[in-house]
Amino acid sequence: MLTSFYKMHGLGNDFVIFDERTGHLPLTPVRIAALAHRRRGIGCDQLVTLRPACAEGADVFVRFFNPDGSEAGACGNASRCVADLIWRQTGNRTPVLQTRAGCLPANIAPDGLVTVDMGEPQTQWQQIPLSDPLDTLSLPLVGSPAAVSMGNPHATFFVDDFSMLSQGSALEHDPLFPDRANIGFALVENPTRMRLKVHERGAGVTEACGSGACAAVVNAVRRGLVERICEVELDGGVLRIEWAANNHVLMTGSATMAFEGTVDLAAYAS
Ligand SMILES: N[C@H](CCC[C@H](N)C(=O)O)C(=O)O
Repeated sequence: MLTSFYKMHGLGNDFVIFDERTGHLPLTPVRIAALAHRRRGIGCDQLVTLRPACAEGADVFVRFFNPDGSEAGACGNASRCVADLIWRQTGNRTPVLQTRAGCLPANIAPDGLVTVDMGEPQTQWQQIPLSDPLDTLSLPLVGSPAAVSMGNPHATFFVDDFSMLSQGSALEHDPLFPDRANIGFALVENPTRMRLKVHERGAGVTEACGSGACAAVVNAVRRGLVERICEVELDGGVLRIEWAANNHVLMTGSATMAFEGTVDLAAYAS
């Protein structure tokens, strides 16, 4: 039996999206990893599932899974893609996405750009989480990164070049991060623009990372390096991030429908 899926991307950060709103699918961590495999599977940075929302006012419950089968509490680029998909299906330009990190209101503008309210950043060590009660503005690692959670853990290194990118995997698994972490390398160009590359937890280096961009701007503002509205240039394109006065972080960027397909899930390891 064939199962339909959507293939979408946000600035080249790509996703396979399964709609489980009419019935749950047998998506085990092993099968998720097999489906996400670039050669033996469909291939994606994250696999996303949609289920009926249970939160008041939400339109859909969204979960995000990395290619290693681990689950992420947040995924900014995929959230924009799901918001865009809901709009395509229903005409609703203001869908609300329920996620494990909370409900995220979205808005699809007439020009097609999607804004998602990614909620409030969490800056306490227990919320990241870290293994010890440390100052999250400057961690005791080479490069003194800042840490924040956007519903998923992020450490941001402020750099003059991207030579540290190769250390992403070791940093992801540093004992300081009991749940591992997404590792961002930010090069601040001026108070309203930065370049960013991210080694994603459970996925490796991606073309873009929405929650990573939110984390980088929050950490840069905390350090006094950028203003609260900042453009973030990733390999796959530019996101506009605003850490608003109400403490919510707004992320605006494109969402792209690449193709729809079908797959025989039984053909993949369970
Ligand atoms: N690509 C996603 C981030 C995935 C985060 C995931 N790697 C994790 O384990 O937290 C984004 O656009 O925010």
